[in-house]
Amino acid sequence: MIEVHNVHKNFGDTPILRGITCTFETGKCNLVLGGSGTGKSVLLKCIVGLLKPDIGSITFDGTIFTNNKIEIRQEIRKQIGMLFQASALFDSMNVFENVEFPLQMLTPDMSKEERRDRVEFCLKRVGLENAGLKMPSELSGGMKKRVGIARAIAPNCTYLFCDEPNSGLDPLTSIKIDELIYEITHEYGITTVIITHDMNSVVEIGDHIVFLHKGLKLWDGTKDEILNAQVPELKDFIFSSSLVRAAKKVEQEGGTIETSVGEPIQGE
Ligand SMILES: Nc1ncnc2c1ncn2[C@@H]1O[C@H](COP(=O)(O)OP(=O)(O)OP(=O)(O)O)[C@@H](O)[C@H]1O
Repeated sequence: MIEVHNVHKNFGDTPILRGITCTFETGKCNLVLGGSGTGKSVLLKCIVGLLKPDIGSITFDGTIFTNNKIEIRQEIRKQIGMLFQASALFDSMNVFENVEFPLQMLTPDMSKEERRDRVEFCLKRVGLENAGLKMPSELSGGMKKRVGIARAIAPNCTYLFCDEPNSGLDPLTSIKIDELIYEITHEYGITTVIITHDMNSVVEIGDHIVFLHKGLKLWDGTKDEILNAQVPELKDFIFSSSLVRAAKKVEQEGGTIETSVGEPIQGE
């Protein structure tokens, strides 16, 4: 479990995070939800140590991260996998090498054969077992995200942070990437934190949701609770989603929406 306690962050005189306290549960998809500029990315950067909170603390499974000794912070960092918004693959490396890279950095004692087995396992897990020799320029957006996920989990991460994993993807591919993150989180008991403003993700994979508004946490709960939340700012956010409005209209008219998500992975 990751515990965020009373985190404040200013840039100059501008308060961005104004006392955030929340928890991210083990083995769950924890979503940080909110509109643009509400401080979601700044919170994520504070948690992973890219920014230092002005006040407050972050604890990973009982070990304090903020202001702790460098060795302890490094030990925690080694357990963190990151999936970046634009996937951030190394263009000069093929898919296999991209996934192998963190293993070379973080587990130098691993033999070449062990590394190869681990990379092959991770590529298979994300449905890209035949793509190891492809270059990033040859991949679709969805495939790049899959490589990003394989790279993040390759060193057996305990914590997985995903910054808007659906950005730039069509709705069907977004659902498949969400499903993959959800399955991996539950399969390996990872504490996953996903930054999003996508209501689709909320209803698909939101085990635990933290809603931010103007640097404050206004609500947290599950995907089953969110539609009945009585927080005006959250209601405005939810019902600004055209998908939610359309679903509500169909429901009011007595209809149902049927969906079928296919599984073409390699060509997505
Ligand atoms: N390094 C920085 N220096 C100054 N201001 C910053 C910095 N990083 C972020 N900000 C400001 O902090 C505020 C929150 O930014 P943040 O990126 O966390 O928003 P967000 O909720 O992730 O939004 P989005 O969904 O649009 O990415 C914004 O006003 C942004 O301009």
